[in-house]
Amino acid sequence: MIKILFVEDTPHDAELASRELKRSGILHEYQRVDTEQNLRAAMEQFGPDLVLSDFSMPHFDGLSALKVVKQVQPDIPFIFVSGRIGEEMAIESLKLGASDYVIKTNLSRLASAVARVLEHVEQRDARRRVERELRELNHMFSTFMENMPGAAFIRDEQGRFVYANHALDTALGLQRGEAIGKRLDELFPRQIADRLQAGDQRVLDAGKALQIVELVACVHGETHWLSTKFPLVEGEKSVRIGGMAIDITERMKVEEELLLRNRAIEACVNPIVIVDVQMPDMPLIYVNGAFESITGYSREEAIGRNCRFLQGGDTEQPELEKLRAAIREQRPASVLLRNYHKDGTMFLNELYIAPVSEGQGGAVNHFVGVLYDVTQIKRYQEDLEHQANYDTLTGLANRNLLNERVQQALIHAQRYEQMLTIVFIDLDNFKLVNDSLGHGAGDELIATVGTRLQNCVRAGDTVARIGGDEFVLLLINQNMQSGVSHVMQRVQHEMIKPVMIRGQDIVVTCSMGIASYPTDGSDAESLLANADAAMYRAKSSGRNNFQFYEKEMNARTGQRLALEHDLWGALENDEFHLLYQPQIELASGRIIGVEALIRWGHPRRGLISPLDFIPMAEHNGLIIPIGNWVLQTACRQMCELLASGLPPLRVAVNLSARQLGEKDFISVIRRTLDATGIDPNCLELELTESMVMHNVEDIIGVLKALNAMKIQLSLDDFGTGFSSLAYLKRFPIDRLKIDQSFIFNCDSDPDDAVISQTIIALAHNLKIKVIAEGVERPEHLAFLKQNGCDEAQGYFIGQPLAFDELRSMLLAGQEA
Ligand SMILES: Nc1nc2c(ncn2[C@@H]2O[C@H](COP(=O)(O)O[C@H]3[C@@H](O)[C@H](n4cnc5c(=O)[nH]c(N)nc54)O[C@@H]3COP(=O)(O)O)[C@@H](O)[C@H]2O)c(=O)[nH]1
Repeated sequence: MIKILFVEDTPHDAELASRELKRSGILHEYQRVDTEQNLRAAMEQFGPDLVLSDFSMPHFDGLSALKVVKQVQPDIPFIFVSGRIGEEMAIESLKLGASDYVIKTNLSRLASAVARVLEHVEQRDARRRVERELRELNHMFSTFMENMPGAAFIRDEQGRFVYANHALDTALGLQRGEAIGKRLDELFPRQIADRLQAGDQRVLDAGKALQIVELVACVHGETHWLSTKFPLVEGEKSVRIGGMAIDITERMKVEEELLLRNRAIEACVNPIVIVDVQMPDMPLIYVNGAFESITGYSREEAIGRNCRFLQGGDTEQPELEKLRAAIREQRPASVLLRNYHKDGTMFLNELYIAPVSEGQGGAVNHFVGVLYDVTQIKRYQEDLEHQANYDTLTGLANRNLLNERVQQALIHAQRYEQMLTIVFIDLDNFKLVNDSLGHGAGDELIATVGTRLQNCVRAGDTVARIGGDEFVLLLINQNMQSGVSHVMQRVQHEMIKPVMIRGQDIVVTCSMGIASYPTDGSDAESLLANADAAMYRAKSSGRNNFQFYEKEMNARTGQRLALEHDLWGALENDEFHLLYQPQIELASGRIIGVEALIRWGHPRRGLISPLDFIPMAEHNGLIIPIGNWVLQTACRQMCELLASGLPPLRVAVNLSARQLGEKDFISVIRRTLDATGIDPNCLELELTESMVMHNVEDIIGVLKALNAMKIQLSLDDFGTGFSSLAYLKRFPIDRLKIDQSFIFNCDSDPDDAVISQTIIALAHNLKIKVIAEGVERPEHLAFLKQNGCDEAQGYFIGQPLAFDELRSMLLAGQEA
């Protein structure tokens, strides 16, 4: 229903017009006014859709009404319904905005005029509505484009900007709107412009939207942009490209960093795992490559499972509770776990875990774990600990552990008033085995002794090896001396059993010294020192026995140490001299040589036997300068004999194993020969069996060199060591010296007689001469002569003489 306002002074005419319209189906309501004032009021309050106005009225007129209506509401259609008004007036009214003119006498035209006018109004309103909507849409589009964070643009085929939003201008450092109309090559360096243009072309060719990552030169330098470009269709051909682009430089940097971190984690040599602690049963969500290679489990096998599968069935591990607590309390921790490879083998895993939270102070949702396979390191540590406390050869406690055990045992013994005993054990003649059969054989013997000692003590006692052939027993709570003696006898009994080494039965004995707490010392150091002193006493009183510590033994130890101290100055102080013991040819009784024997004339202690200082000198290395002195003195004095007019005399000089082992030994001998001028044939070097049977090939080389120099060689103490006859054959030996222990009873003990006879026969078979030492009685001499021995020496033949005595004796013999 429309609203019609009649500007009409005659109500009847208004009613007639209304009826006519109703008749034509135009539903309406109407009001009528006939003054300007009422017209304005009705325009305001009634709000008509159409005004039908008479032209001339008593108090108003149609043209004025038209002006008022157009002024108040210009869009309202206005139709004159009047008598004839003349052509001029009609044109004027149409100019002023009237829509139509209907003559009252022809009211039948009114309905069509109203319908046409209303239709025009409707079309106009529709157009205006569309325009308004377009305006609104345009406004929304530009608000959207101007406020979006990325750059938006439209370019034509030549790369000219048709549209560029605020963000694009800002990014390129342009004034607002400056890009419009400019080509890419006017805004970017050529290379970049070409690349952007090529991207545009790809979109045009594809005829669809594409996402392209492009490098763009912005005011902040070159940046990476992710552009979404699409063809804008105009008619059938795409001639424009729309695009939106966002700066992804930061994102790419972050992505690159993430990629780098990811690669670093993957490249890490340690297994790294990530666990989701918010999911049920906390499954693994990531494992790196090292995890796969070290555990043997692939990612597929590991991911989704709780880490506990690495423990296999070994789930009762003390450190596991520590691990659980750390996860519960969301804190870092490190634990040592026994884990298992896929093949079931165990590895020790030093696991470090740390919580990963969502941002700072956020909830912990993951744990990262780094695994270290420390199996080798732990084994190495255990080995080191073992080496620090145990002897590698025997597996027995070493000095370190022994000290610790003695300290502990002392604390216990003090608290419970118990006794404890230290037994110091030194093998007798071990050096002989070592030197004659080699270190390998010596090691075998030591290992056997270790096992035997272990079998002699009770559980709780300690057997330690503290040096080459030195052992210590720590006996706990042996309350009676008789009990200790019993253990000592057991040791002796075990020791004496032969040991089969390298095909030879070797019998080893030992000397033992015993010191007990509290009687012989109250601390570890004094107990060990006193047991050592007691062992020395056992050794010097015949070996293969044991001695309980007595107070005066310390004095002897002190003396021994003082003697060693003095030995260092003896050579410099010219305290040594040589004695010469004559050696005779048994067939003729002629003196054919002498043996040089060293003596130490100690300024306070008097004459000291080589038995008391040679072992000491061998131990501390002084034997080298002392041995050289003996060589030079003996050779020089033999030349002095020659100078006295005596015939050349052979001198036998004793060598020690250390001298023979010296690298420059041969040159020392050569220098001595050169310096003294002695005939090499007059120099005999005495070696012992034990010296030559060790390192045989090297020794043969040295002996051959000496032999080539025409020096004579004799094998001393023959029969006491472990000679191999096969080697003996290869040694360039001139003489075998039967040890005096066999000569001593050769006339009364059939065994010694047979040994001596055998040695003589053996030597002769090998075309070697034999000399017997220790000839003390005429029976000895008779026996040797009878059995074809070549030469002899001994107190019965001649005591060792000072050089002057020897010279006098020889000169006297020459005169006789
Ligand atoms: N490396 C060196 N060793 C040396 C040197 N001088 C001696 N020695 C060795 O010391 C050991 C003891 O020697 P010594 O006390 O001199 O005894 C020798 C003789 O005095 C002794 N002997 C001689 N005749 C008899 C005898 O009839 N009965 C008896 N009971 N003893 C006697 O024997 C020793 C000689 O032994 P040997 O050398 O085996 O021929 C001794 O081992 C010496 O070798 C030295 O300068 N360097």
